[in-house]
Amino acid sequence: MALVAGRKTFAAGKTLLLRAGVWLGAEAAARGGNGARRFVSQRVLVESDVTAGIATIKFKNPPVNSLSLEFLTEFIICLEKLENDKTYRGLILTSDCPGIFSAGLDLREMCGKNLAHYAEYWRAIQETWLKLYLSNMVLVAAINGASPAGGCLMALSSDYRVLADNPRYRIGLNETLLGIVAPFWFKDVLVNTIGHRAAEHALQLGLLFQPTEALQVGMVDQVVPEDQVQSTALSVMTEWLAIPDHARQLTKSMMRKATADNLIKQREADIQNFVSFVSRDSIQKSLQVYLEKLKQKKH
Ligand SMILES: CCCCCCCCCC/C=C/CC(=O)SCCNC(=O)CCNC(=O)[C@H](O)C(C)(C)COP(=O)(O)OP(=O)(O)OC[C@H]1O[C@@H](n2cnc3c(N)ncnc32)[C@H](O)[C@@H]1OP(=O)(O)O
Repeated sequence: MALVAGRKTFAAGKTLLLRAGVWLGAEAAARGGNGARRFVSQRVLVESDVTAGIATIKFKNPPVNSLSLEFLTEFIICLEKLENDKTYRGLILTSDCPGIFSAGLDLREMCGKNLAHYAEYWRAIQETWLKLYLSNMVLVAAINGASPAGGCLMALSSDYRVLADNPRYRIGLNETLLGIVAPFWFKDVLVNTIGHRAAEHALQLGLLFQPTEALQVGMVDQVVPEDQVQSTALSVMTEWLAIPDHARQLTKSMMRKATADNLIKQREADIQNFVSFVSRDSIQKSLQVYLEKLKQKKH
């Protein structure tokens, strides 16, 4: 297995250093005789069925699949590889961590770091979202665990969402509960999904929905028994892949371009907003208190 260290070029001419060893030999990955391939990286597992043209990305950043900078770096690379490989027409997003889809942004990346770090982190968050939201592939989220905040955004950026029927698996944009504000593009994606009034209600109160509520409000498309999440995602994918790619892709782009462009045209300002917001003393204090509460929950 090869170890590769390199540089990942992001939009606006910026670069994110790909830390040595985070991407472990995808090309050297096992290739079965039945068309199944498996890419191996440390925090992102990619399984693929070449014959069907479907890849599955499993988040593997225990304990809670937080979106750390290292995770995002690997994730973006995996997405790019799949996007550029015309073998793949569909991508299922799911988790390898039992009971957690993703805990959202890694709060440790937003606490006690310097301004340059906050800027680098936010650029990676933006990049991840743009790549997901504008993907040419069909994206189905197989949500097999809790999915707050940034985890919810990843699901909302897919084309279809299947959620496991477990009351512990709550999903929503809960930023206000942390004393922070969901950025405008998180809000735009939520509005596009559940409508303005429901989004306003959910965002102000930082609502985390149980599966039946999430289905009712339109945040997810299907709720199924936990052991049927993957098979349901796969059959939804088959349905979507029956549509000619060019027609579906153009339609997706027509529906999503304005929302993505809204961020693209003000990326730098959005980064500056994030940096100045998150570095305020009051915000740092809120985030630290929240992290402390999470830690103490166990004791
Ligand atoms: C007007 C100006 C506007 C400018 C724009 C500003 C924009 C700023 C907004 C930025 C947007 C942020 C979006 C986000 O995603 S913020 C993150 C929100 N995430 C959460 O609230 C989730 C918190 N976590 C949980 O609720 C639970 O952990 C869980 C996911 C439900 C899992 O519960 P479980 O009981 O299984 O696990 P624990 O709670 O015991 O956690 C295990 C350990 O993991 C640590 N942890 C949990 N979540 C995070 C996280 N998001 N980041 C970092 N670390 C996390 C937790 O502390 C435990 O650690 P320990 O083992 O060391 O105790």
